[in-house]
Amino acid sequence: MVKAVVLGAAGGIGQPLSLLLKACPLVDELSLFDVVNTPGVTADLSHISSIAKITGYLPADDGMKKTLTGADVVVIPAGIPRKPGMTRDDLFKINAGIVRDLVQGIAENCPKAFILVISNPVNSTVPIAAEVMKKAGKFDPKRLFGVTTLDVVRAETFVQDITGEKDPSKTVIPVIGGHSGETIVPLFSLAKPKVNIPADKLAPLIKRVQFGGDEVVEAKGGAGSATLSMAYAGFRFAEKIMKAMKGEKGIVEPTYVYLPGVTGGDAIAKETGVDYFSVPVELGPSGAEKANNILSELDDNEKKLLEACTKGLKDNIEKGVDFVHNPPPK
Ligand SMILES: NC(=O)c1ccc[n+]([C@@H]2O[C@H](COP(=O)([O-])OP(=O)(O)OC[C@H]3O[C@@H](n4cnc5c(N)ncnc54)[C@H](O)[C@@H]3O)[C@@H](O)[C@H]2O)c1
Ligand SMILES: O=C(O)C[C@H](O)C(=O)O
Repeated sequence: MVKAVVLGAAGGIGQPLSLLLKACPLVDELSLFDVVNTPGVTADLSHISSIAKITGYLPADDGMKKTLTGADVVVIPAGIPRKPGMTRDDLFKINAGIVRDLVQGIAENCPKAFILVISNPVNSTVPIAAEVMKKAGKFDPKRLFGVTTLDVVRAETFVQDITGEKDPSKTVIPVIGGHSGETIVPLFSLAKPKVNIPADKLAPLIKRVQFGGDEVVEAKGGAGSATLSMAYAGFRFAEKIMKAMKGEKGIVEPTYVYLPGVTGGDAIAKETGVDYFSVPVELGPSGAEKANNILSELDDNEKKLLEACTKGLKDNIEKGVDFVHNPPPK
């Protein structure tokens, strides 16, 4: 039996993500939570003739507790999205508190659930989630994931313009680091199968992956950021987590984790100088079972990208950790 939960389920990501989870045969029960419109979204999805039994709650009448009790997988796309001209860090002021309070709910009601954080800035919201769980004495680093799958999906898609591969998902491209601008490091040199990218096309390709989010924010002209591609990516990652939970072997996916708490992560933390980092992680029934250290395989250009990445990440991580221990006055 798998109970999946979406926190922020009535939003631009929340709705299509909930649809994909409702239609997924791996989900036995789906519970939705949002501060607005959850009853409507739940009623709508409840007419779909799939296996998952669905419930949905607003905060009133212990709604969060009812949503989270018994949850195995909790996906969090709650929070405000960017508008043109904003950075993801500009979202911190509002989203940090939202993520902190939702994760507190997880600590109280389903501390063993796998937590998948989508809310931006991911580089900081994942450390916030970890500190909240630590404070509650419930932190299991193997069960906390920053969802960076959209960067992987973008790398697969954009490289297709160059390779002409008909099915973009057939090319596996690791993307490491964090989830914003220069902290996103796509590793095209490690693509499997190998891809040949002409020298003049590589830099623009890397930049497009790093700033793919801006492309959507600009195109939406103030109406938000990526929602549909994110729902696809979030579902893809959640599905892998559920398959791994059920014992499927050989599932490896880049995700932003607390390195010192994952086997193999210590060496990566030492090498990069950061405790939170996205690397290909082997997933299993207990969650993040092994962080794969591929840093020695990077080419010279990717090593330079990595330097810029870790510089930016350090501040983002500290900001998240500090927020939980020294919250700003209300
Ligand atoms: N990780 C990624 O790759 C990635 C990709 C795209 C977007 N995002 C981020 O995801 C977040 C959501 O984006 P969106 O486009 O769905 O935004 P949205 O505004 O459309 O939806 C957010 C939803 O969260 C709800 N919400 C707000 N506070 C809440 C709370 N305390 N409890 C429960 N629900 C709450 C809102 O009511 C709303 O329905 C943003 O922070 C965005 O930057 C991350
Ligand atoms: O760009 C954003 O703000 C949303 C998201 O992080 C993305 O990469 O699309």
